Amino acid sequence: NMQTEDEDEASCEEYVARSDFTGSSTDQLSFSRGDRLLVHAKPSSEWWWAELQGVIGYVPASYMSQDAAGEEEEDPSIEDPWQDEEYFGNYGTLRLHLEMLSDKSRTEAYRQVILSNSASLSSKRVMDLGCGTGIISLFCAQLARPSMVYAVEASSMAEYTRQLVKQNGYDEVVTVLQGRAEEIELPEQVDVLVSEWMGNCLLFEFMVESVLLARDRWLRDGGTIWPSSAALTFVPCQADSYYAEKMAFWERPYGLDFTPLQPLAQQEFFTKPKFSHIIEPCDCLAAPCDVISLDMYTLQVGDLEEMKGQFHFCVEKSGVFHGFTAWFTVCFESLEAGGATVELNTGPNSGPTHWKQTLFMLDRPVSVCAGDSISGTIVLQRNPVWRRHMTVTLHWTIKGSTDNPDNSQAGTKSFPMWR
Ligand SMILES: NC(=[NH2+])NCCC[C@H]1O[C@@H](n2cnc3c(N)ncnc32)[C@H](O)[C@@H]1O
Repeated sequence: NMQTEDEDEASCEEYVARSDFTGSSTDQLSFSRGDRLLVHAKPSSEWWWAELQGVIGYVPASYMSQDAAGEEEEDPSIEDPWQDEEYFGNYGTLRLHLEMLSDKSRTEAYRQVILSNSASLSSKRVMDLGCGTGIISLFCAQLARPSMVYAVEASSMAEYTRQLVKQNGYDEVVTVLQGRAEEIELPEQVDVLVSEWMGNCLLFEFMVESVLLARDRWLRDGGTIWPSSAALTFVPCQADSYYAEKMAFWERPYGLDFTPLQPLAQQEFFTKPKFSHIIEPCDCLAAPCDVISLDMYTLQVGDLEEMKGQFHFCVEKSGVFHGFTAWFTVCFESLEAGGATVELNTGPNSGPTHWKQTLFMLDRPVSVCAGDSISGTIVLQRNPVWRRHMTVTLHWTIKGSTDNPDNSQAGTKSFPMWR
């Protein structure tokens, strides 16, 4: 039921954009921080239907704030842009620590790092940033003879970590400090800075920023940082079951045609990346490619605002290109020159981890043939307002192999993680 112009105006609400936004498809509006938008409808909690200077389109609801009198608690300048209350609140409970400790690939990789460097760790000073239950610090005390391990933990778990250190008889070696690594004071610099900071898609949560700040402040010149390097890996993939479950489902449920719901399904299920996706090696359509590589000795906090990478894939087998899957690998260089590097690879050809992989679904799948190429760029744009979040923008071009050159098409899509 179309409302008349003035009624429509009446039911609209004016919002102010909290930061810049670049629409990633024709039906999304682009706007700048401070723009006043007229919101006509709120079809979902994530995307609203709004107007700016006569143009109408979808806008991300998380970027909309009411003017001064509006919902203050939503306003990041009031609410903490790091959402630390929620973040450290979560880490104050056992759920996440149990998940991480139960992840054998992850935890045994760190144990292997300590074990293979145990001789070199003698008399060294170590900082364990974001120690959680203290597992890495306890490995240091159990498997090596460091002079001191400073186990830093901001959440309320720290008081239990202190008990675990005492319970295992390591309170002479491990000192637990409760507080944010950016704010605590160590009595001295350290020789080794170790942390398990990797989030989904490597960077989500942006705990890496805390590691870089601690590196610059507490790691002595010539000290070692673990992990020493990190790489984000991408691969074009099939995702038949996910596509069937979320999109094909609407073709003929119970003998009925529900396809008018497919645009909604695309918006609701394929707009954000799918965390905790498990990709089978056979779903990979090409050889994976490292799109972003980080050197933890030279990486700067400013570099985290926008990271770019390129990819060029040669399709190895014909199939349906549903999207891209991402995972990461981190490396731990040896304390002794020429010593063996330990690697933690969270990809489909390595042991399963609690990170699993991350799936980025295209709006529409594309059939591809062996010999086709998929080239393009990836941009990780850190959210200017919500500092633990980012947006992943992909641009790709598919070129048919020589025997079907006409199959050439380009696409682009931005995936918020999460705001
Ligand atoms: N790999 C991850 N994605 N998360 C696993 C490590 C996260 C642990 O580090 C703690 N933590 C995170 N950031 C900080 C910080 N800046 N200072 C102290 N502890 C922290 C957090 O409370 C949790 O116990």
